[in-house]
Amino acid sequence: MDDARHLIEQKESQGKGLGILAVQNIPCGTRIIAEAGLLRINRDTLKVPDIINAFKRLSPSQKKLYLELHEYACDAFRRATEQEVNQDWEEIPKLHRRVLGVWVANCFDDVFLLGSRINHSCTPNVHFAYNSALEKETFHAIRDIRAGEEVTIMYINGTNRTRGQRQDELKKWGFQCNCPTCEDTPQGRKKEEKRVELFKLDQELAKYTCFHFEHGPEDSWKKALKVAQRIAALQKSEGLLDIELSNSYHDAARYSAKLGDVSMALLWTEKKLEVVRYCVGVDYPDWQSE
Ligand SMILES: C[S@@+](CC[C@H](N)C(=O)[O-])C[C@H]1O[C@@H](n2cnc3c(N)ncnc32)[C@H](O)[C@@H]1O
Repeated sequence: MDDARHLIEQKESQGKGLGILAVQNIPCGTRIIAEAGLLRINRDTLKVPDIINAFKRLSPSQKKLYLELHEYACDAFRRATEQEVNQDWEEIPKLHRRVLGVWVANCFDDVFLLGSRINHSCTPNVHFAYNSALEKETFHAIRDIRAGEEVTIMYINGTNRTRGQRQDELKKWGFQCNCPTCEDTPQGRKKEEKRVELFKLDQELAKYTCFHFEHGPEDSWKKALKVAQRIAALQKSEGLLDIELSNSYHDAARYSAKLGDVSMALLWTEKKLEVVRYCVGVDYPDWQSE
């Protein structure tokens, strides 16, 4: 077994259906799951019949397990499907609707019998990525996880987003997130203030990546470096230890290099590589180029 799934169990998670919980302490960087996807469809050219046909290719036992997964087809997905197949959702055969509903609720690059049982948090403790050398999706602990704690991933892209933006995207999965950052409590609101700041800083940094800035005065690079450092510090203090933290370190390294500060550029790069290492593992094929 090339993962550490003995450290987790599948269990009811209050208000979320099934979830994955740690049965023992899990150190940061542990590859908890390495799992091949069930359907193996090319997502770039994906069409509705591809999903149905991929399901048909499964063995009888795989089909049974697939159909036991959580099902949720949001309105937007139903409407898009109707348009594509030129048929009302209710007219689509019941089994096909179920196959599609399971696919859209569980697809993170692909559908996984174990990985797809992981629930969402806006401050996740696990990062998932496709490792093309292993031909498997890997799920790594991005901080130490205590025994009994729920294992979580982030369903949406981007930690540096406001509650409204996050909840909007999560509608696809049909639930309202109540994680510590989303909960309407004094602590939750405080955490949310930091997300709003991160969102604004992200927008500010985007200004610095345009052509004029790239060839602009040194003063702008100093400002950009300050913003990148602030983003990284906020992400770290808020427990946002995902691959996006490595991007912030990457930015800081880039601006330090532009300013001719080689030792700081190296330091930020080392920090970046540490994050990449615990998020995807050293056998990640693109690791060297990260
Ligand atoms: C990929 S499945 C996760 C596993 C699922 N809980 C199950 O029972 O199989 C996604 C579904 O889990 C539930 N879910 C995931 N994260 C949640 C959260 N933070 N709060 C409430 N429900 C959540 C939602 O119903 C969502 O559509």
